[in-house]
Amino acid sequence: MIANKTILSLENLEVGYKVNKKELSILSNINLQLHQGELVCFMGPNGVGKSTLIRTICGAQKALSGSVIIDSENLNNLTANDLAQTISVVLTDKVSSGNMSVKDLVSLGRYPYVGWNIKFSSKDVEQIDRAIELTKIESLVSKKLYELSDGQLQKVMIARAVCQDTPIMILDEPTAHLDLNNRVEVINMLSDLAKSTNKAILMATHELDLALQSADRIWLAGANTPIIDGFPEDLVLNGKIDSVFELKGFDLKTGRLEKNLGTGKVQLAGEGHTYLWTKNALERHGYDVVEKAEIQIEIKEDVELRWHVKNKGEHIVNTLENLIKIIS
Ligand SMILES: Nc1ncnc2c1ncn2[C@@H]1O[C@H](COP(=O)(O)OP(=O)(O)OP(=O)(O)O)[C@@H](O)[C@H]1O
Repeated sequence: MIANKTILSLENLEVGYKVNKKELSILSNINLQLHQGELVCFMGPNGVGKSTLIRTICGAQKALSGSVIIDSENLNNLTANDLAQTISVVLTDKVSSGNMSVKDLVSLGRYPYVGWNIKFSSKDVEQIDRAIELTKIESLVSKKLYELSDGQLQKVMIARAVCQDTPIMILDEPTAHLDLNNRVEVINMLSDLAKSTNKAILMATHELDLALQSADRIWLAGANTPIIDGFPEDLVLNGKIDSVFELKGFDLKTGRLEKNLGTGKVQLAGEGHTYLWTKNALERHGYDVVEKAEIQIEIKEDVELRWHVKNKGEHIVNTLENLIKIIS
């Protein structure tokens, strides 16, 4: 399903800074829309202006020109409380109140909704528990912030934003401190959240592989060109990703690292993940896996995993390390 209702519009927007009373334009000619129910990854090389645009969209810095329109209303006309009920933000800044508990920090997400007496309603309590559950941080709730690793703190900051329950969520490099499992988990969680709650989620990221697999759209910022917006796959096929990142050693046709296959050719018989990992080891050592070659390798998986090599006599080995030694 392709999401449609526009919730955020950037119109002729120019973002940047005022340095010594002079304007320093970082990104200009920005005309983009964010739609409900979609996860958009905002990508581009270091220093191109991703954080600058994100800070402008969430009102943390002023635009140099143009407009940010949120649900038909100009950002400049929204009160701080309206904005807090519309956009939740996870930035990369460090939290200063390390003595606060995880649960208290997540609960801060409800502050735009509570009155002067700061009394949580049953809906607030429900949202706090839901955010903790969705982000899988149950085991951390009673810890103090200073007791958390950078990765755990990152998930807690995302939980606070989820708890704020806004139609737009904006995150600046939310996977920066996470290990592989947590990176995949966080991106999948954001992608599911966009679908299940119809939120529009914009995240700046450098994770090209995960963005290509999970984003509904990519906003691609390159130096001196307007930001390009498209399906991840279209941006691969039309060469835009390649031209912005000038990828070296990453094969966009397969989504994998390019290998220098100059060592020789081998024929490989086998199937499933054993075949794929064998091919990976062979290619990493410069062997091109082809249909017919003098060196023939057969994967045997009956009693135990073995590789049967037919060339220069016959050999059976039980590790890929030994396989590479035999054929070299
Ligand atoms: N307060 C500031 N005043 C002046 N220039 C700034 C300021 N903050 C950032 N810049 C400049 O703005 C440009 C864009 O920075 P920004 O942090 O937005 O890039 P980015 O795409 O988020 O980079 P990265 O991928 O490394 O996080 C950089 O050239 C940076 O030096």
